[in-house]
Amino acid sequence: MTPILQARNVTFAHSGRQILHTVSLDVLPSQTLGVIGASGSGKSTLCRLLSGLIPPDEGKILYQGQDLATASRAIRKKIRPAIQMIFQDPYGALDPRQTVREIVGEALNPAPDREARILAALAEVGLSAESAARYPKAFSGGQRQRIAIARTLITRPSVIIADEAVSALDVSTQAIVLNLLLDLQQKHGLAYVFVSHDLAVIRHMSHHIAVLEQGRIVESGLASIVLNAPTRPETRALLENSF
Ligand SMILES: Nc1ncnc2c1ncn2[C@@H]1O[C@H](COP(=O)(O)OP(=O)(O)OP(=O)(O)O)[C@@H](O)[C@H]1O
Repeated sequence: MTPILQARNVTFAHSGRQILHTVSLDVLPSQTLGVIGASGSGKSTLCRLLSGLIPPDEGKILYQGQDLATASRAIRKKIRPAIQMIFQDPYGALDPRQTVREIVGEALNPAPDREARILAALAEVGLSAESAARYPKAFSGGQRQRIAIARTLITRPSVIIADEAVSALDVSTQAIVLNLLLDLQQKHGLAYVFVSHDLAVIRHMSHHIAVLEQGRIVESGLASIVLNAPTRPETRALLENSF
């Protein structure tokens, strides 16, 4: 299967400190790559690089084979909506002064079908049409994460990068949001990069796993193999510490 998103020998430093070292990985269409690693191992930085928010110092991020850094403006304009991110904090991620309609429709230009697309995106995440006129403060944490998901869906993305996307939610709400994400993956053939410190969540979501240790991928492969029969001591330590 041809990867939809790739990192090739990506390095990244911040304030003179090397945060990622020659990281390479493939994200396959319709599949989830779970990324695990200790705190500070570089998971969030990797997410920001993969989504094109920051450029690598060396190496490439490729979307459908196109290098994000050297693609023409026109190609970048096409790629930008295709890679979306969801963050941990469903409270901080939504502007409290905007209605849900404004938040979800933010990326859409004025168009005759704008309202229909907003309502369709809300329906896809299980929110009613009445939700559109309300403000984020009227919603629970799980509902706010649904609004954030609706905002990503509206651009019809191919890849969603979820950085600890359910970590702030209680366990039963987490399950509901994870199952919504699985349904959306099936329906739209979405690829996910899923970062979580919670291995039960990673196990539930991932087809493949990459293990980050101090900015290096030390092990990667099928989730069933990496999580059940890890070959590297770093992976075994992560798995042991999580139970
Ligand atoms: N903008 C920044 N300013 C300062 N340090 C940064 C910045 N971005 C990343 N770092 C540093 O880079 C390292 C990797 O951070 P990153 O947030 O990517 O790791 P992480 O694996 O996501 O950690 P956590 O699980 O704790 O969120 C950390 O040591 C962090 O302090």
